[in-house]
Amino acid sequence: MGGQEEVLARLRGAHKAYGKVKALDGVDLSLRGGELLALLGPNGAGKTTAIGLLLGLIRTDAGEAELFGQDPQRIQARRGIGVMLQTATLPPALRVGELIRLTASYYPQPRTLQESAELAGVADLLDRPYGKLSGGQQRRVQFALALCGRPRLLFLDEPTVGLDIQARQKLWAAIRHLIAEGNAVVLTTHYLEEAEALADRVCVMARGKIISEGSVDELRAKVSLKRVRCLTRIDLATARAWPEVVEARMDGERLWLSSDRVEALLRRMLAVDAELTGLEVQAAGLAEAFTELTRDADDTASERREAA
Ligand SMILES: Nc1ncnc2c1ncn2[C@@H]1O[C@H](COP(=O)(O)OP(=O)(O)OP(=O)(O)O)[C@@H](O)[C@H]1O
Repeated sequence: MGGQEEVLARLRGAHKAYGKVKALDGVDLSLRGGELLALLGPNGAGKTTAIGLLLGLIRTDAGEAELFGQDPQRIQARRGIGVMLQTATLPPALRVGELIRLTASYYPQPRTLQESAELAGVADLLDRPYGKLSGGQQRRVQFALALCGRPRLLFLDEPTVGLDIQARQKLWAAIRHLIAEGNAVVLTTHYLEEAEALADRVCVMARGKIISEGSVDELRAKVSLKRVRCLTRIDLATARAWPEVVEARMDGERLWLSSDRVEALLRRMLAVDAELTGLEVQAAGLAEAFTELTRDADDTASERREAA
């Protein structure tokens, strides 16, 4: 990302409270053409609230939300977006083709029915009533509805929940195609491998704030954890008790450890079992980075509460 692309959507110092709950507590976020931003965070972190503000579904208490430089509640701004939310209520009796045609008719320059159907992998479902489809098929139809208007910006809230592996891969490929066309995508997901596979930029949210932002590699680099795997006679309980070990489990026959002091751990392992084989040491994945970052945010929040 050169950072030269136009900002399509932005939150500036956005605050939103529900009673005493600070759903968003001063969030700055901007999204440019051609990028995929993954919004990650534990349940209740504020992801849906942030998306709701950008979609104009709710209003900020303080700060600003902008869509294409306009108020997100303006209809012109909304014509540039496509949305796939976690729950969708669509008329069950309408056929898939009718649903796509109807949705496309709200947009100034929609894709053809065939193009939308092929991108979303629903070309063989066009004559079927929506209500008779399986959960995964309905999810793909919702994706077709999100992209059929040729939106410059797509909001996909947990898009691959309930999809089988093949359908998920197909949807990932379609998302990559949309990005390559110069569109932007905001994706929320609890599948970290999805963010790892697709995202240019990841924002990790916790307790209404963005606690970390950067590329997948930058986030991984922020945490000191490394993964170690090997075949060894060291047993799980012994490894788990070592101070260098953050997490220990068995991965089939192999011992799997994560550690924040990997050199010390390796010295200890070799001292106990000089015969160990198949040793692998890797940087932490996004999953471990995410766990560590959100745990740090929780620790800081409870330290602040204790100090108050
Ligand atoms: N309409 C509402 N009324 C009251 N509280 C709300 C409302 N919407 C959100 N909240 C609260 O605001 C906080 C942030 O919620 P939000 O739905 O944005 O989180 P999230 O990160 O999307 O979570 P999840 O991963 O579970 O979807 C939560 O504590 C939630 O209970």
